[in-house]
Amino acid sequence: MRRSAVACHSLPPAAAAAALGFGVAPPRALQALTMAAAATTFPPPGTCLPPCHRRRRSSLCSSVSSAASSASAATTALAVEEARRGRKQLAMEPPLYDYLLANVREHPLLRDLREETAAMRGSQMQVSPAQAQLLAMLVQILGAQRCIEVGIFTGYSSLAVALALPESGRLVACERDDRCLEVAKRYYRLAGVAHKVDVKHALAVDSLKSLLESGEASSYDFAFVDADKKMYEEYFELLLKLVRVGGLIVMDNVLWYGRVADPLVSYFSLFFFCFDMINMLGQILD
Ligand SMILES: C[S@@+](CC[C@H](N)C(=O)[O-])C[C@H]1O[C@@H](n2cnc3c(N)ncnc32)[C@H](O)[C@@H]1O
Repeated sequence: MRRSAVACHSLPPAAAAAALGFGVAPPRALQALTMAAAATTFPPPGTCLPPCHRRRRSSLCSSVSSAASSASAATTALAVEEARRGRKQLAMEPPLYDYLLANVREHPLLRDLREETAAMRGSQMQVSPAQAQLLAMLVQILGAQRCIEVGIFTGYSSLAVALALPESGRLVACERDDRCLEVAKRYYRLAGVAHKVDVKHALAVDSLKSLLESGEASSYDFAFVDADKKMYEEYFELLLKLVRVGGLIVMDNVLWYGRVADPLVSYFSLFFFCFDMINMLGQILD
């Protein structure tokens, strides 16, 4: 592939963690370990049992030893599986999120914007401070001059990118909602970066196509997509044309709560697609 696609997200902390591949340790692990401990607390060999219980003891002992061995096999299998996966799961519990928040480098205006947005409908859509810092860092590492963002909302991620850009840098920011844009533009002005941000108030697909029509193919260094998921493939194709070779396209929410790996989701998508098509045909024929 000529350019990289990086998975990032704008979900609430716990969901965001899941989207990044983190998650809560499966309760099965705990169960298996508890089972093993319970099995080893059966009467130890050599315990003197009343005669009427001797027969039972031998059968108890054999069931104890088989329970213990299957539990220990389960524990071993679990350990092997954990080693294979490399313990990549980590729950984003409130203390961990607070720790990140306390240690992330967040511009005071980004903090103000986050706090103002928290009271608004859809505030969970905003990227987290740590994610915004990652985006800013990618822009700086890349030495990006020209960037695109699809899906501004109130401007948190775009403000982080605009602040990371040099004075001569430019960010084309696409958003369809004018109420969100009022907030975003106010913060661009407050932060003194309004001159770097070219807001496109329209459907993002039209804005991207018009950039191509104005001859801007292969002239962007970096793009961040965080908008309507159904359009992701189209955004990606258009951005492949707009972003130069060696540039970076970051797509948010690509793991979508793990549903990307759920085979049932594909079947249901196919079912709903057929359903929509039949409905559409029905409307045309009416
Ligand atoms: C997840 S939010 C973006 C969050 C933003 N990156 C942030 O960190 O605050 C998605 C935004 O995309 C916008 N959006 C959705 N579909 C769009 C489209 N087709 N064209 C333009 N904007 C769109 C929505 O109005 C919404 O504000």
